[in-house]
Amino acid sequence: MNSSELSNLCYVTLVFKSKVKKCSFSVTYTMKTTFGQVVIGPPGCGKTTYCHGMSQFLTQLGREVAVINLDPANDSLPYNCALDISDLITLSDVMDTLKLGPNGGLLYCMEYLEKNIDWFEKELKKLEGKYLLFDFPGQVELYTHHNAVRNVLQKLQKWDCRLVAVHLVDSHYCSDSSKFISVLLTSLSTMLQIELPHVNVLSKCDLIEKFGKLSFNLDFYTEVLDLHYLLDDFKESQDVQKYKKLNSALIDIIEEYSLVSFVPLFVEEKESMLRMLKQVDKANGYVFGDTEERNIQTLLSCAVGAEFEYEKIKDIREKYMDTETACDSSEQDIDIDS
Ligand SMILES: Nc1nc2c(ncn2[C@@H]2O[C@H](COP(=O)(O)OP(=O)(O)OP(=O)(O)O)[C@@H](O)[C@H]2O)c(=O)[nH]1
Repeated sequence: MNSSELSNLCYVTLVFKSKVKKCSFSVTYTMKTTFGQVVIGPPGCGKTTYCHGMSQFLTQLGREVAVINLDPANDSLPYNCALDISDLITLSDVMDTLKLGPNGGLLYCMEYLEKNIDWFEKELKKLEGKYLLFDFPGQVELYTHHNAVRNVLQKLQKWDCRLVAVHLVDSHYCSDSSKFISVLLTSLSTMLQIELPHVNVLSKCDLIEKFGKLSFNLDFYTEVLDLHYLLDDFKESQDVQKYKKLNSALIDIIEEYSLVSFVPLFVEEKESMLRMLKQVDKANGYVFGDTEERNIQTLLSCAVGAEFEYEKIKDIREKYMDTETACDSSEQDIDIDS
């Protein structure tokens, strides 16, 4: 860094500090404030693996972590479980006793948890002061329109839990435009239903091109750019072509809300997990707390979103995608009206 860059940085830092003072920007949390992540997403998207990886990562960073399993169908857990819904109810018991299928059984279990919220509160009190990771079940309807999960999360917030929803979806859906539109819709409905700060994640990015090459650059999918380009990708499939107008209307809804974007993630890669953690810490407010020594750079990047967009996708793009023939989405020669 040369001297002029250094003086610029000092200036920015000073301005930031004075603004912080003027605006009383720092947030004071009470002793009991707990931070955490609510890990949700469709079946098999990698929630349990993420909780395991994130708990190890946070532990290495010196945070005291407790992983809470709220999936009553999870029978073999890779992480040390601090609190397990199976102590309250199990899916197999519900299915046997009430003669329900797995979907209905899971909905029943979540409603049962909601009804027994006192048990949950009592158990959570034992984990006071720890950073919480909640491993939820994978039934999509629990997050798009069923109310039990939302009500449980609202209770958690009343107990001063600062939460962020980490919504995982398999990244390989990007290679099929119609499926990507479904992913966008699911993510949007979940954001609207769950009403928590949200980080949407494209999981298993090491497998992103497993089922075919992406038609656009990765940033097209992570930043959710002009979605009408996706319609042109339908050309080859007549079935999907039939529903082009419907898809066009759905795309309009997603664009009008302008809420969905994604962070690409590969749990086994430290840089990827660190970038993920930065997003999560901003979203649940951990970065503004005084639980951990932080530097002014973290606060600055949080305030101005200083990380370059390319930084977020660089590693995944270079390591796991065929970049030889990839082209810039803005340079695609696509006639949207055709
Ligand atoms: N290649 C790769 N595989 C992954 C990754 N994350 C998870 N997996 C695999 O994906 C499969 C499903 O992962 P889980 O963590 O069980 O997914 P889940 O969302 O908890 O699944 P349900 O509890 O059934 O909803 C497992 O075989 C994992 O090993 C990843 O980043 N890369």
